[in-house]
Amino acid sequence: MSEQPILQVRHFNKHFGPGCGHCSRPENRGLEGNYCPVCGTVYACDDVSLDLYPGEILGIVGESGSGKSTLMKCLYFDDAATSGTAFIQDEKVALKNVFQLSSQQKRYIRNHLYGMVYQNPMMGLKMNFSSIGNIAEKLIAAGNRNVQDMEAKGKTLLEHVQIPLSRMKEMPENFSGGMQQRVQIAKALSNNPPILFLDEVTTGLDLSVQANVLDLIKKIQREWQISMIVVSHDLAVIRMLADRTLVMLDGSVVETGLTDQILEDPQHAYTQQLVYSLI
Ligand SMILES: Nc1ncnc2c1ncn2[C@@H]1O[C@H](COP(=O)(O)OP(=O)(O)OP(=O)(O)O)[C@@H](O)[C@H]1O
Repeated sequence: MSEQPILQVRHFNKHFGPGCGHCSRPENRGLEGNYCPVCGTVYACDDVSLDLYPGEILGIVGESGSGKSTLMKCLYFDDAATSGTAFIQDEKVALKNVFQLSSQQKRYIRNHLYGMVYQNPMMGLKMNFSSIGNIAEKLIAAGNRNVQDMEAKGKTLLEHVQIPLSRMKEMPENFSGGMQQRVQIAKALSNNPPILFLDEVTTGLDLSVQANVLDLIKKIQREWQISMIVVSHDLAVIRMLADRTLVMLDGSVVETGLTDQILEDPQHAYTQQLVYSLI
Protein backbone atom coordinates (compact mmCIF):
# COMPACT_ATOMS: atom_id res chain seq x y z
CA MET A 1 0.00 0.00 0.00
CA SER A 2 1.59 3.27 -1.11
CA GLU A 3 -0.53 5.79 0.85
CA GLN A 4 0.47 7.10 4.26
CA PRO A 5 -1.55 5.65 7.13
CA ILE A 6 -4.18 7.98 8.57
CA LEU A 7 -3.46 6.48 11.99
CA GLN A 8 -0.17 4.89 12.96
CA VAL A 9 0.33 3.21 16.35
CA ARG A 10 3.73 1.99 17.50
CA HIS A 11 4.77 -0.05 20.56
CA PHE A 12 1.57 0.73 22.43
CA ASN A 13 1.37 -0.62 25.98
CA LYS A 14 -1.37 -0.53 28.57
CA HIS A 15 -0.55 -2.17 31.88
CA PHE A 16 -2.74 -2.33 34.99
CA GLY A 17 -0.51 -2.60 38.07
CA PRO A 18 2.92 -1.50 39.25
CA GLY A 19 5.06 -4.20 37.59
CA CYS A 20 7.90 -5.88 39.50
CA GLY A 21 11.38 -7.31 38.95
CA HIS A 22 9.80 -10.49 37.61
CA CYS A 23 7.72 -8.89 34.85
CA SER A 24 9.04 -5.43 34.02
CA ARG A 25 11.69 -6.54 31.50
CA PRO A 26 9.92 -7.41 28.20
CA GLU A 27 12.49 -10.09 27.34
CA ASN A 28 11.95 -11.87 30.65
CA ARG A 29 8.30 -11.36 31.57
CA GLY A 30 7.34 -14.87 32.65
CA LEU A 31 3.66 -13.97 32.35
CA GLU A 32 0.78 -16.37 32.82
CA GLY A 33 -1.44 -15.39 29.92
CA ASN A 34 -1.37 -11.60 30.23
CA TYR A 35 -0.64 -11.20 33.93
CA CYS A 36 2.37 -11.44 36.21
CA PRO A 37 2.03 -14.32 38.70
CA VAL A 38 4.24 -12.45 41.21
CA CYS A 39 2.73 -8.93 41.39
CA GLY A 40 -0.55 -9.43 39.50
CA THR A 41 0.12 -6.65 36.97
CA VAL A 42 -2.07 -7.15 33.88
CA TYR A 43 -0.35 -6.53 30.53
CA ALA A 44 -3.64 -5.77 28.74
CA CYS A 45 -1.87 -4.52 25.59
CA ASP A 46 1.79 -5.31 25.13
CA ASP A 47 3.81 -3.77 22.31
CA VAL A 48 0.88 -3.35 19.90
CA SER A 49 1.60 -1.64 16.56
CA LEU A 50 -0.84 -1.00 13.73
CA ASP A 51 -1.44 1.11 10.63
CA LEU A 52 -4.88 2.27 9.50
CA TYR A 53 -4.95 3.40 5.86
CA PRO A 54 -7.41 5.91 4.34
CA GLY A 55 -10.74 4.32 3.46
CA GLU A 56 -9.97 0.84 4.76
CA ILE A 57 -11.60 -1.29 7.44
CA LEU A 58 -9.07 -2.81 9.81
CA GLY A 59 -10.46 -5.70 11.85
CA ILE A 60 -9.15 -6.64 15.29
CA VAL A 61 -10.15 -10.11 16.42
CA GLY A 62 -9.36 -12.02 19.60
CA GLU A 63 -10.99 -13.84 22.46
CA SER A 64 -12.42 -12.11 25.52
CA GLY A 65 -9.59 -10.54 27.54
CA SER A 66 -7.15 -10.31 24.63
CA GLY A 67 -6.96 -6.50 24.96
CA LYS A 68 -9.16 -5.31 22.07
CA SER A 69 -11.36 -2.94 24.10
CA THR A 70 -8.37 -1.60 26.03
CA LEU A 71 -6.74 -0.67 22.73
CA MET A 72 -9.94 1.09 21.56
CA LYS A 73 -10.37 2.89 24.89
CA CYS A 74 -6.81 4.24 24.83
CA LEU A 75 -6.99 5.29 21.17
CA TYR A 76 -10.26 7.12 21.92
CA PHE A 77 -8.77 8.62 25.13
CA ASP A 78 -11.32 6.96 27.41
CA ASP A 79 -8.23 5.61 29.20
CA ALA A 80 -4.56 6.63 29.26
CA ALA A 81 -1.86 4.65 27.47
CA THR A 82 1.04 3.43 29.62
CA SER A 83 3.51 4.04 26.78
CA GLY A 84 3.83 4.04 23.00
CA THR A 85 3.00 6.44 20.20
CA ALA A 86 0.01 7.18 17.97
CA PHE A 87 0.13 9.63 15.07
CA ILE A 88 -2.87 10.92 13.10
CA GLN A 89 -2.60 12.41 9.62
CA ASP A 90 -4.26 15.78 10.23
CA GLU A 91 -2.76 19.23 9.84
CA LYS A 92 -3.53 20.31 13.43
CA VAL A 93 -1.93 17.32 15.17
CA ALA A 94 0.51 16.00 12.55
CA LEU A 95 3.80 14.69 13.95
CA LYS A 96 2.47 14.80 17.53
CA ASN A 97 2.16 11.68 19.66
CA VAL A 98 -1.56 11.97 20.41
CA PHE A 99 -1.23 9.94 23.63
CA GLN A 100 0.74 12.87 25.04
CA LEU A 101 -1.49 15.75 23.95
CA SER A 102 -3.28 18.09 26.36
CA SER A 103 -6.90 17.31 27.22
CA GLN A 104 -7.98 20.23 24.99
CA GLN A 105 -6.14 18.77 21.99
CA LYS A 106 -7.57 15.33 22.73
CA ARG A 107 -11.05 16.89 22.79
CA TYR A 108 -10.34 18.38 19.36
CA ILE A 109 -9.51 14.90 18.04
CA ARG A 110 -12.60 13.31 19.59
CA ASN A 111 -14.86 16.09 18.32
CA HIS A 112 -13.45 16.43 14.82
CA LEU A 113 -11.45 13.37 13.79
CA TYR A 114 -12.96 10.43 15.67
CA GLY A 115 -16.30 8.66 15.92
CA MET A 116 -16.91 5.84 18.39
CA VAL A 117 -19.61 3.16 18.52
CA TYR A 118 -19.54 1.14 21.74
CA GLN A 119 -20.89 -2.36 22.34
CA ASN A 120 -23.08 -0.90 25.07
CA PRO A 121 -25.26 1.89 23.62
CA MET A 122 -25.50 3.42 27.11
CA MET A 123 -21.84 4.41 26.78
CA GLY A 124 -22.35 6.23 23.48
CA LEU A 125 -25.85 7.68 23.89
CA LYS A 126 -27.64 9.84 26.42
CA MET A 127 -30.64 7.60 26.99
CA ASN A 128 -32.75 10.49 28.31
CA PHE A 129 -32.14 12.76 25.29
CA SER A 130 -34.16 12.38 22.08
CA SER A 131 -32.42 10.58 19.21
CA ILE A 132 -32.01 13.79 17.25
CA GLY A 133 -30.92 15.52 20.50
CA ASN A 134 -28.10 12.97 20.80
CA ILE A 135 -26.87 13.94 17.35
CA ALA A 136 -27.20 17.65 18.16
CA GLU A 137 -25.06 17.11 21.28
CA LYS A 138 -22.17 15.83 19.16
CA LEU A 139 -22.67 18.57 16.56
CA ILE A 140 -22.53 21.25 19.28
CA ALA A 141 -19.33 19.69 20.67
CA ALA A 142 -17.89 19.97 17.15
CA GLY A 143 -18.65 23.72 17.11
CA ASN A 144 -22.04 23.87 15.34
CA ARG A 145 -24.50 26.46 16.64
CA ASN A 146 -27.18 26.83 13.97
CA VAL A 147 -30.29 24.97 15.18
CA GLN A 148 -31.88 24.61 11.74
CA ASP A 149 -28.69 23.23 10.22
CA MET A 150 -28.30 20.79 13.10
CA GLU A 151 -31.87 19.58 12.75
CA ALA A 152 -31.47 19.11 9.00
CA LYS A 153 -28.21 17.21 9.49
CA GLY A 154 -29.73 15.08 12.28
CA LYS A 155 -32.67 14.13 10.05
CA THR A 156 -30.42 13.21 7.14
CA LEU A 157 -28.29 11.02 9.40
CA LEU A 158 -31.26 9.29 11.03
CA GLU A 159 -32.71 8.57 7.59
CA HIS A 160 -29.33 7.25 6.51
CA VAL A 161 -29.32 4.70 9.34
CA GLN A 162 -32.99 3.87 8.72
CA ILE A 163 -34.54 5.39 11.86
CA PRO A 164 -38.03 6.64 10.93
CA LEU A 165 -38.19 10.41 11.31
CA SER A 166 -41.54 9.98 13.05
CA ARG A 167 -39.48 8.58 15.96
CA MET A 168 -36.63 11.13 15.99
CA LYS A 169 -37.95 12.86 19.12
CA GLU A 170 -38.10 9.58 21.04
CA MET A 171 -35.44 8.65 23.56
CA PRO A 172 -33.19 5.74 22.59
CA GLU A 173 -34.23 3.91 25.76
CA ASN A 174 -37.52 3.14 23.96
CA PHE A 175 -35.70 1.58 21.02
CA SER A 176 -34.63 -2.01 20.31
CA GLY A 177 -30.92 -2.92 20.59
CA GLY A 178 -30.45 -2.74 16.80
CA MET A 179 -32.10 0.68 16.61
CA GLN A 180 -29.97 1.97 19.48
CA GLN A 181 -26.85 0.87 17.61
CA ARG A 182 -28.07 2.66 14.50
CA VAL A 183 -28.64 5.89 16.48
CA GLN A 184 -25.13 5.49 17.94
CA ILE A 185 -23.73 5.11 14.41
CA ALA A 186 -25.61 8.24 13.26
CA LYS A 187 -24.25 10.18 16.24
CA ALA A 188 -20.70 8.93 15.63
CA LEU A 189 -20.90 10.05 11.99
CA SER A 190 -22.35 13.49 12.71
CA ASN A 191 -19.01 15.34 12.75
CA ASN A 192 -17.89 13.65 9.48
CA PRO A 193 -14.98 11.91 11.21
CA PRO A 194 -12.23 10.48 9.02
CA ILE A 195 -11.75 7.70 11.59
CA LEU A 196 -14.50 5.54 13.12
CA PHE A 197 -14.03 2.97 15.90
CA LEU A 198 -16.58 0.18 16.30
CA ASP A 199 -16.18 -1.97 19.43
CA GLU A 200 -18.20 -5.23 19.35
CA VAL A 201 -21.16 -3.32 17.93
CA THR A 202 -23.20 -6.39 16.97
CA THR A 203 -22.45 -8.54 20.03
CA GLY A 204 -25.65 -9.45 21.83
CA LEU A 205 -27.96 -8.64 18.90
CA ASP A 206 -30.17 -11.24 17.18
CA LEU A 207 -28.59 -12.70 14.05
CA SER A 208 -30.96 -10.92 11.63
CA VAL A 209 -30.48 -7.58 13.42
CA GLN A 210 -26.73 -8.22 13.44
CA ALA A 211 -26.76 -8.75 9.65
CA ASN A 212 -28.71 -5.52 9.21
CA VAL A 213 -26.20 -3.48 11.27
CA LEU A 214 -23.23 -5.08 9.46
CA ASP A 215 -24.81 -4.21 6.09
CA LEU A 216 -25.25 -0.63 7.27
CA ILE A 217 -21.58 -0.41 8.30
CA LYS A 218 -20.48 -1.73 4.90
CA LYS A 219 -22.75 0.72 3.11
CA ILE A 220 -21.39 3.65 5.13
CA GLN A 221 -17.82 2.63 4.45
CA ARG A 222 -18.51 2.32 0.71
CA GLU A 223 -20.33 5.64 0.46
CA TRP A 224 -18.32 7.76 2.91
CA GLN A 225 -14.86 6.18 2.52
CA ILE A 226 -14.23 6.48 6.26
CA SER A 227 -11.29 4.59 7.78
CA MET A 228 -12.63 2.18 10.38
CA ILE A 229 -11.26 -0.04 13.11
CA VAL A 230 -13.73 -2.82 13.85
CA VAL A 231 -13.19 -4.91 16.97
CA SER A 232 -14.89 -8.27 17.47
CA HIS A 233 -14.35 -11.63 19.15
CA ASP A 234 -16.23 -13.11 16.17
CA LEU A 235 -14.14 -13.85 13.09
CA ALA A 236 -17.35 -14.12 11.02
CA VAL A 237 -18.01 -10.41 11.68
CA ILE A 238 -14.43 -9.51 10.79
CA ARG A 239 -14.62 -11.66 7.64
CA MET A 240 -17.69 -9.70 6.51
CA LEU A 241 -16.21 -6.27 7.10
CA ALA A 242 -12.44 -6.05 7.25
CA ASP A 243 -9.94 -5.53 4.43
CA ARG A 244 -7.04 -6.32 6.76
CA THR A 245 -7.05 -8.08 10.10
CA LEU A 246 -4.96 -8.07 13.24
CA VAL A 247 -5.25 -11.07 15.57
CA MET A 248 -4.72 -10.47 19.30
CA LEU A 249 -4.00 -12.98 22.04
CA ASP A 250 -3.19 -12.17 25.68
CA GLY A 251 -2.49 -8.51 24.88
CA SER A 252 -0.17 -9.14 21.93
CA VAL A 253 -0.62 -9.08 18.17
CA VAL A 254 0.09 -12.63 16.98
CA GLU A 255 -0.78 -12.24 13.32
CA THR A 256 -1.63 -9.51 10.84
CA GLY A 257 -2.41 -9.44 7.11
CA LEU A 258 -5.09 -9.23 4.47
CA THR A 259 -8.29 -10.78 5.83
CA ASP A 260 -8.58 -13.17 2.86
CA GLN A 261 -5.00 -14.26 3.34
CA ILE A 262 -5.50 -14.88 7.08
CA LEU A 263 -8.65 -16.90 6.37
CA GLU A 264 -7.00 -18.97 3.65
CA ASP A 265 -3.62 -19.52 5.24
CA PRO A 266 -3.57 -18.77 8.98
CA GLN A 267 -0.03 -18.98 10.37
CA HIS A 268 -0.37 -18.79 14.17
CA ALA A 269 -1.87 -21.74 16.05
CA TYR A 270 -4.47 -19.45 17.68
CA THR A 271 -5.52 -17.98 14.31
CA GLN A 272 -5.79 -21.50 12.89
CA GLN A 273 -8.12 -22.38 15.77
CA LEU A 274 -10.27 -19.29 15.05
CA VAL A 275 -10.43 -20.04 11.33
CA TYR A 276 -11.26 -23.74 11.78
CA SER A 277 -14.07 -22.81 14.19
CA LEU A 278 -15.77 -21.00 11.28
CA ILE A 279 -16.04 -24.20 9.25
N1 LIG B 1 -9.35 -1.34 34.77
C1 LIG B 1 -8.75 -2.53 34.70
N2 LIG B 1 -8.00 -2.99 35.73
C2 LIG B 1 -7.35 -4.17 35.67
N3 LIG B 1 -7.39 -4.99 34.60
C3 LIG B 1 -8.12 -4.59 33.54
C4 LIG B 1 -8.83 -3.35 33.53
N4 LIG B 1 -9.47 -3.23 32.34
C5 LIG B 1 -9.16 -4.34 31.63
N5 LIG B 1 -8.36 -5.15 32.37
C6 LIG B 1 -7.80 -6.44 31.94
O1 LIG B 1 -7.15 -6.24 30.71
C7 LIG B 1 -7.29 -7.40 29.90
C8 LIG B 1 -7.84 -7.00 28.55
O2 LIG B 1 -9.20 -6.61 28.72
P1 LIG B 1 -10.07 -6.06 27.49
O3 LIG B 1 -11.41 -5.66 28.03
O4 LIG B 1 -9.31 -5.06 26.74
O5 LIG B 1 -10.22 -7.37 26.61
P2 LIG B 1 -11.16 -7.63 25.37
O6 LIG B 1 -10.36 -8.40 24.39
O7 LIG B 1 -11.76 -6.36 24.91
O8 LIG B 1 -12.27 -8.58 25.99
P3 LIG B 1 -13.81 -8.26 26.21
O9 LIG B 1 -14.41 -8.16 24.84
O10 LIG B 1 -14.32 -9.41 27.01
O11 LIG B 1 -13.86 -6.95 26.97
C9 LIG B 1 -8.16 -8.37 30.67
O12 LIG B 1 -7.32 -9.31 31.32
C10 LIG B 1 -8.87 -7.49 31.67
O13 LIG B 1 -9.20 -8.20 32.84
